[in-house]
Amino acid sequence: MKFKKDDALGLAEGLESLLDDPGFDPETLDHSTRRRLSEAARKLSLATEAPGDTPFQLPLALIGVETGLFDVLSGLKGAVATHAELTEKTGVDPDLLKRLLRYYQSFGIVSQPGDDEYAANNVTQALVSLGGRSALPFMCVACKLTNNPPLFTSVWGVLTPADPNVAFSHSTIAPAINAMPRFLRENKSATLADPAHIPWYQGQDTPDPIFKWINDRPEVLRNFMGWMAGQRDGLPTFLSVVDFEKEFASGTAASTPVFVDVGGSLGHQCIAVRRKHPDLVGRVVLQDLPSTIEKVRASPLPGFDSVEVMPHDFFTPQPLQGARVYYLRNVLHDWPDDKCVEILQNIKPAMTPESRILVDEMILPEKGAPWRATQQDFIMGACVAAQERSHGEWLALFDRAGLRIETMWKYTEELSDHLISLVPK
Ligand SMILES: C[S@@+](CC[C@H](N)C(=O)[O-])C[C@H]1O[C@@H](n2cnc3c(N)ncnc32)[C@H](O)[C@@H]1O
Repeated sequence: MKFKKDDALGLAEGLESLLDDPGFDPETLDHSTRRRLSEAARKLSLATEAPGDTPFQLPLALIGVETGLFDVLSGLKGAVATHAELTEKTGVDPDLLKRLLRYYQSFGIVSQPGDDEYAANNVTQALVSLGGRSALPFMCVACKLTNNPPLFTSVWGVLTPADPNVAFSHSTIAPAINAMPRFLRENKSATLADPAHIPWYQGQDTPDPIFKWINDRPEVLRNFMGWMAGQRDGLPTFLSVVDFEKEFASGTAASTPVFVDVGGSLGHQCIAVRRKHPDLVGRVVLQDLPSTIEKVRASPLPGFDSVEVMPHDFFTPQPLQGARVYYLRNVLHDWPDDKCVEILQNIKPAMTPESRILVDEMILPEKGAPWRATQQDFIMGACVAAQERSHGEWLALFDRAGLRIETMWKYTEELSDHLISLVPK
């Protein structure tokens, strides 16, 4: 049976109903049918990956980034290159390169249309994007700080470690996750909810909490900010379901703070708002810790010209009065409930009747939570004693902060992302 592009939805429904069928038992399939089904599903999964789905666990993928191989392939814009051409362009030893190319094609990281033909695919593109090249060192692998080829050229210019003795950018997340089984084995009553008592400290062998640790290491901060900006590439944002201008910005003046991105990192959401609503009247302001703001000032993302920056610690009172929107994306999931209440209560006194707090976070469904959300939940538990929250947990938290939900919009299935509009009770 031949399937065409237009049958894709039917194919997906067919696969889902097969998997839901209690009579379907892969154990009863003959070996070759079972392998063929498994391989087809793996290839389909790779072919349909969005950038953030890419299996970042692969240390070898970092070699493709650091040697410039993936940049070279991606620069071919769909054309193919031979092994000899890639050897010349990357300067990698030909025998090693051959083995690497063989490995990358086997994992679907590059395409190999012919015996001696290699090309970039969607996974290669994801790995050379800002999110991909930041995520590898941030999430998983200790990264060599090399300027040849330059990393982060799109945003940061050529990377120069502040300390010339620093040879590697520390991997941030993986050591904490790796420490989790041992931590739970040795701490039978631990719940990943006590900020003083989480695998982070054991995994990194540090007394410092994660944000201090990141901010003390300029090269890690770069990766963190790059990952924050790129982690949802290819996925919708809240702007796909909400007409921001109509909902929140009617009758604004040029002096009105219309969108304040609290803990907004590189300000990618500020830029997205400006791009989506070029006629938006009012101030769009990025707030974050001073070290982050310093980096943004030194090396702003394209499109940042109509965004203001303001260093602000969200554990202190909000200095911008009467903004239409105080926006917090993936900020509250970094903190335990007590701290979230503090963050929200620091905003409340600055609000006027027209102000809203917009919380942009996952809401975990009770049944069938998506894998990206549950993975993120354990990263939060291991590194910051925080968590992804269910609807009931969000309601209880907002109630403690003296806020109530006015409206809620769901905008992704993959992460169960929601935009939640809050007003004082
Ligand atoms: C998980 S990131 C989210 C970034 C961004 N909102 C996004 O969705 O991509 C959390 C952000 O909170 C910032 N942050 C941490 N502690 C802060 C504080 N006390 N005051 C202000 N920002 C803080 C971090 O620097 C980081 O940019």
